[in-house]
Amino acid sequence: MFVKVCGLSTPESVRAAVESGADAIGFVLTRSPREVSPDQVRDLLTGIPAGVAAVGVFRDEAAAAAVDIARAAGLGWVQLHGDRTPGDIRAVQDAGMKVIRAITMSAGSEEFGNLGEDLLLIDAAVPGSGEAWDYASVQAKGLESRHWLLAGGLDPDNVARAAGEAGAWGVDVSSGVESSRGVKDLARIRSFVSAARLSG
Ligand SMILES: O=C(O)c1ccccc1NCC(=O)[C@H](O)[C@H](O)COP(=O)(O)O
Repeated sequence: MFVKVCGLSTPESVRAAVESGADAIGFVLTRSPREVSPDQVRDLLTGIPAGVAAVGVFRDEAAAAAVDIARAAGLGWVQLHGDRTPGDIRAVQDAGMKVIRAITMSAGSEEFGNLGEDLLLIDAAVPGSGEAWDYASVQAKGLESRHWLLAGGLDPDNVARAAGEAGAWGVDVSSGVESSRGVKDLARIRSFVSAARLSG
């Protein structure tokens, strides 16, 4: 099970995620209570092993702008929320970065298609809201052969059941490992990664 912990903003939370075995860590570089600057991200990445995917999260920024900001932050991955085209995905990949394309469960069937992204993320209606949804309903979307992440309302107590119901390849969390909006809880980060790992 691939595990991503998102919305990190302190060295302690980055260390907790990496030391507990997260495959990917995410930094919100768009308007949000979790927003960090490219300079902050550069500092937070100091000493992070090369095998950990470091992801910049963007909502409606143009792909080219996301690439510029991610490059300034020293990131190798870009997560794009909002309406995206195959050209957007290619623009990021041509810049030497990998792409997570984020959609919501209510997206149209064409958005569930493969636009060339490295990973697809299927989220709640409002990203980063901690809102749960009917995870089993994604089984109808024909994603069995795809590399995709389940997100939205996951936490250490429900991640194993949710990933099983959805048949998820990987999981992503932010709100469920916080003590209050934007404040990560280190023990919950460790519990989440360990529960997700045990589930598959
Ligand atoms: O976290 C935010 O505030 C945010 C703002 C704008 C776009 C994306 C954002 N977050 C994305 C994520 O953190 C995850 O991909 C995912 O949505 C986490 O959801 P949850 O665990 O329900 O907080």
